[in-house]
Amino acid sequence: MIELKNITKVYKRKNTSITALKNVDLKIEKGEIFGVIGYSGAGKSTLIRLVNYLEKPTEGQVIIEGTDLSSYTTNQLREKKKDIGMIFQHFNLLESKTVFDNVALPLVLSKRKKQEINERVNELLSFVGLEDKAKNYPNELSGGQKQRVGIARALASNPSILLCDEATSALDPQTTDSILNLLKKINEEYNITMLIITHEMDVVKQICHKVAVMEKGEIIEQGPVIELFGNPQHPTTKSFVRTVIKNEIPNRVKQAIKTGENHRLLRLDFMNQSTSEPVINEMIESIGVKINILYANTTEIQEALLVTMIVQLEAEALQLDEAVRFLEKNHVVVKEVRSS
Ligand SMILES: Nc1ncnc2c1ncn2[C@@H]1O[C@H](COP(=O)(O)OP(=O)(O)OP(=O)(O)O)[C@@H](O)[C@H]1O
Repeated sequence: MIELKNITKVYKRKNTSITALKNVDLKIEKGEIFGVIGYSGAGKSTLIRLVNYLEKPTEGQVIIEGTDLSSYTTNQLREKKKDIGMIFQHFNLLESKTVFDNVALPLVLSKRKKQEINERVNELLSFVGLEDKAKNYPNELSGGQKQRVGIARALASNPSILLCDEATSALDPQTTDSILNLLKKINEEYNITMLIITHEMDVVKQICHKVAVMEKGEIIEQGPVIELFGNPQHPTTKSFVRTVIKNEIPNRVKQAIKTGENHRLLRLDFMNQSTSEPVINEMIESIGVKINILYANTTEIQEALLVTMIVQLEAEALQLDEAVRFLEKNHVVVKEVRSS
């Protein structure tokens, strides 16, 4: 488990100081894939460097598996760091070494026996699908293959935590998918806790269980991914969600929108159980409203479905209120939409 408690990080330079993180609280459970998303400069890299103890917090505690990192001696910390693997946007491979030697590096540095190193590296290369590339050099590999080497190297010392800093940002969408699937497989097979830093909401959608949104050094919103996608609160979170779920009313249906007290324009988000129930049908039958669906979209968020609709309801004003109450009672998130 990774816990950040009331973290503030201030960088001091001559006469200026920059607050990179402010009052950050975060808890990542064992085996969880936790995404941190934010625009450039939000503080994501600083946060990941604190977990790796490359930076010390100005205030607050970084607690890993129950121990505050500041309580370790330098030697203890060096040992503990082996329990944390890291992968990078630009892979950080040694160009002069073969794929095999790159993956072997952490084991060589830990002075493991040659036979043990051979077995472990071959096992890892086969796990990441690169058994035939052991003797190649990084410049003979594609971006996706380089990241697979980076992942194998990060797993060499059997870490319980994997930190991923923009691990797919330099890759095309198809290669990104294959790397994300590999990370998912690692999480499922080894129960490794993962902290994923990204500026792409699609990465969060595809593999994260929980997500925190950062802005100007603060966490502005956090929670389970499906809930954040279905009911974002902060404008920045909303704009990230819009990159994955388009929820604007298409121009060509705008002329169909009617106004007045007998009409309401609503955005409905159905998550989890509300996607499998005939909620709309029951609302029509029991309350007698008319519904015009102007926009609908289904997003698959790992094992869950999020259905987003923009609808126009037509009925007497009191019935419209009753319809909204009915939807909310059935776990549908209802928001009023403006037509212009
Ligand atoms: N070593 C440093 N010295 C001084 N200021 C720094 C240092 N590292 C980061 N900062 C500042 O802290 C703030 C947060 O930076 P950080 O790199 O953590 O953001 P980020 O969200 O990772 O951005 P990006 O996606 O562009 O990498 C920025 O204003 C940055 O300029």
